[in-house]
Amino acid sequence: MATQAAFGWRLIMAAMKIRFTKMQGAGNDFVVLDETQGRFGLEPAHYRFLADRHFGVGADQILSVRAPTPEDAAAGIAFGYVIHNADGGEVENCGNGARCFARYVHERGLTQDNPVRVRTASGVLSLAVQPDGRVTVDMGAPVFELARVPFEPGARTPMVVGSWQMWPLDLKENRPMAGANCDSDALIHVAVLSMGNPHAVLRVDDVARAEVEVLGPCIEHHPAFLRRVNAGFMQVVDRSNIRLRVFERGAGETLACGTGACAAVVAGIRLGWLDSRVDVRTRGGRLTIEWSGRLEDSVHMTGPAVTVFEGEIELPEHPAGPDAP
Ligand SMILES: N[C@H](CCC[C@H](N)C(=O)O)C(=O)O
Repeated sequence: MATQAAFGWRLIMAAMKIRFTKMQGAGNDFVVLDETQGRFGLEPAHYRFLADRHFGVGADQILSVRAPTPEDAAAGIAFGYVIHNADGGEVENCGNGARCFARYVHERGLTQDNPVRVRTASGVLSLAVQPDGRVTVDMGAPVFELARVPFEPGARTPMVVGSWQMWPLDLKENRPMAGANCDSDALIHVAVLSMGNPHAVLRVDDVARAEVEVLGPCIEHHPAFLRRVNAGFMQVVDRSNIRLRVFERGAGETLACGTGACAAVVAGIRLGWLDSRVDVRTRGGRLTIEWSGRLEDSVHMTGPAVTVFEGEIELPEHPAGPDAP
């Protein structure tokens, strides 16, 4: 009852009904909207409402499938999509969402293309649905240029590890909106890279004991990451197996993060800990990541994507957002 009382959603305008599909990829869950015939004109507050697990449908991200531009259609790019985090912010890339997109457009007969190509905020992805229903995604090449993550090194000095580096983060430098206990004296070191979206990867001895819920927000909101960051906690089991937990930017800890799995494996390969094909065990399922180690080569990810249910929901025209407690 406390939750109900503390966070109400005041619906202040006439509602509009929309249909949606609930999907999940390794437990990372999505509300998928078909905007191929026209856009719903949703605002960030609508995405927050749809993602809300008490007052909406509940999801880590919202995936809106859209028609291609004429230029893209002429180039064989069959769709576009945009993805918003549970906090309403638009994101550049989403690996588990990409796999769910591929199954979605096939299951609804929106295309027979296989692989299917799609325009996203971080570029064009190619997705192949395998006979067993898993999906293989060409995620493009990782990005290491710090300014493109974006990460501001400032006066920090990296620690050299293998043929690469890890950056020190003083969590006490955190912005107050982290809202978590970030005054730990422990200096952590993270690998910094982008998979179209920003990632910070740290190595831990045991993911089950990692303080993801405390350190996660402190890393996400650290001022060195100019657009916040996804924080990956990686346990190296052996050179072809890791366990991973990710505190996602704009969503909190999810059961799996596809771009996070790619970022962790790429970091592990560059730091000398992993071989070129790695099984990533997440709390929601297993993802397989392959990367040659050549900086310009694409990362490939294979994993599950499942439709959970279809539904319809009334959306307020302008959700007022959660009531003050
Ligand atoms: N939270 C991420 C977006 C979703 C990524 C994740 N769900 C995936 O599967 O890659 C970000 O803000 O960059």
